[in-house]
Amino acid sequence: MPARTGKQYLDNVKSLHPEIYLNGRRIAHVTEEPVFAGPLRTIAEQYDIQLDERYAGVCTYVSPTGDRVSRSFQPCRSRDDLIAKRRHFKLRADHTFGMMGRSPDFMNAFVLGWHTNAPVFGELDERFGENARRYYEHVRDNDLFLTHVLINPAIDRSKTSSQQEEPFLHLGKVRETAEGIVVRGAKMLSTMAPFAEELVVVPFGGIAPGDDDYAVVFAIPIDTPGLKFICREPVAPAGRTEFDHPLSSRFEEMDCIAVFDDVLVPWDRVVVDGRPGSRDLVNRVLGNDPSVLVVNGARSLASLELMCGIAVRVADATGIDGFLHVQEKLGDLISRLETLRTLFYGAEALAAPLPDGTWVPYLPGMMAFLMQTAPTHRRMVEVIQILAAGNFFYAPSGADFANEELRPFLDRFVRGRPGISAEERVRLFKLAWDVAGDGFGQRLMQYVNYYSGDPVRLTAGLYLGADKREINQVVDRALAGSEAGLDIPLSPEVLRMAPPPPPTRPLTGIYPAKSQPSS
Ligand SMILES: Cc1cc2nc3c(=O)[nH]c(=O)nc-3n(C[C@H](O)[C@H](O)[C@H](O)COP(=O)(O)OP(=O)(O)OC[C@H]3O[C@@H](n4cnc5c(N)ncnc54)[C@H](O)[C@@H]3O)c2cc1C
Repeated sequence: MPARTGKQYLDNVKSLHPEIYLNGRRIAHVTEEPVFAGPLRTIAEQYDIQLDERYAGVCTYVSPTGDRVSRSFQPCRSRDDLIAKRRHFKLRADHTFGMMGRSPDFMNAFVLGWHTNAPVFGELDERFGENARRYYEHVRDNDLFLTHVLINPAIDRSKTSSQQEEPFLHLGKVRETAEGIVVRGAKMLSTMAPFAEELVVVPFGGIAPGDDDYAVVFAIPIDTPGLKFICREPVAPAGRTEFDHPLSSRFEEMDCIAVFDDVLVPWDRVVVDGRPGSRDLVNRVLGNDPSVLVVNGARSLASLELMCGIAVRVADATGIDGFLHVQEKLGDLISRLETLRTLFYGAEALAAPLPDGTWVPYLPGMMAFLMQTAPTHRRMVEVIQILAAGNFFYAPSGADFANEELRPFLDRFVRGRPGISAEERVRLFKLAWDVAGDGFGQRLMQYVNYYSGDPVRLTAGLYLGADKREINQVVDRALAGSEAGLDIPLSPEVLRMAPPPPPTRPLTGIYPAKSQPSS
């Protein structure tokens, strides 16, 4: 099947019956739940974009089956492939202004890695490598929307999975049957679960010695019996209007706890089955494709571009942009944004192939880019708050604007500097509030800080994995003093990517062993 339309996606979601709970009630039909209407419409639009005649050439490519499928599934075999994929990822991120981290591209890029890493998964059992490859093809050829769970519930982080108070608080294998493996326990968070068609399960963060039972990797339909998702409280309750909540009314990704109440995973969906040796394998390979970094980067950049723009427009709307400290703050945001843009796009100029032929952007630069996006996001939120001050709360609702008696007062007293009407000003501050004040914006900031793991341990991992030869040589030369003479290395004409890490072990794919409770 070629790339799907939004309607095809929605029709399939309608035919599924996942066990989703929201505010204590079981959701009978996901597509009829008002809280889910905005995000479902947005995800459907993500599918429509790829077939829109303006974008189809960017968003699709011809797969080995002869169908035009989503570009996100394409293996990168050249720099041109990288650029083509980045344009696709950035387009779909720009559609949501980077407000949705787990839109379809994220997991599409993830499972592309199952195709590349099939030989590694096949080390435990040939069938598992084949399962991984076939699953990637299944998702690509049916253009499915996936969610995933990586992290065990934070019940007691000082203990390993088998040391928890009960054996299956963390998700693990209970037994095997002729049909497959039976798994029990929970995973902490599954973003987008109510809207997804499939669930991918991969342990992340390091499995401790003796915990092979908990090293299970598999993918199952979202409505597999025994699988339950319990939603957090919505940050955008039903009934929010686009006037009052331009972002949260459209882009709320729901997050859920995933409970596995003795779920049977059929053998053809098992990629790692928890047998002895599984721990070593999952600690060595996360299994995602490196293009996940580009998906994350495109999302980050799209949101930072919006936030920087909001800060500039907020300052303009109330005539504070002439003050020196405001200009300094806006100049700082622009310089941060331009630095990140240069890293994101520049990493392509320094791209190189990994040993398996997969082209990747300059990885140390991409990792540095991603590490800097969270502090930049936080600073942008802070500056928007400083510049907007009380203006957030001096913004009547769309219903007030519709009230003919009130309207003349609003037009008079809620307007901005000359040339900025009351409606324009209020809409702008509501946009700013969604991203910098509302629960929606707070959830996004928490996502930005933690979406790929604990930033403390990830940054420590970057230090541990960094190639430090060059900086050590500089220090040695300085220590040698004048004895070094004029032996100064010339900077390269063309910077080549440092020897890339093996494709099966992304730099921050696992936490440093020293930060594990078991060590
Ligand atoms: C909005 C949002 C959406 C998410 N969506 C998903 C999703 O769809 N799928 C998914 O799998 N995950 C998702 N995540 C989960 C995310 O992967 C985790 O939040 C992340 O890995 C961090 O784990 P944690 O929250 O358990 O924090 P922890 O790792 O428990 O860290 C909490 C604090 O304790 C400290 N700490 C904990 N353990 C150690 C240690 N061993 N050594 C030193 N310090 C330690 C940390 O430094 C940190 O300050 C999402 C997270 C957020 C915020």
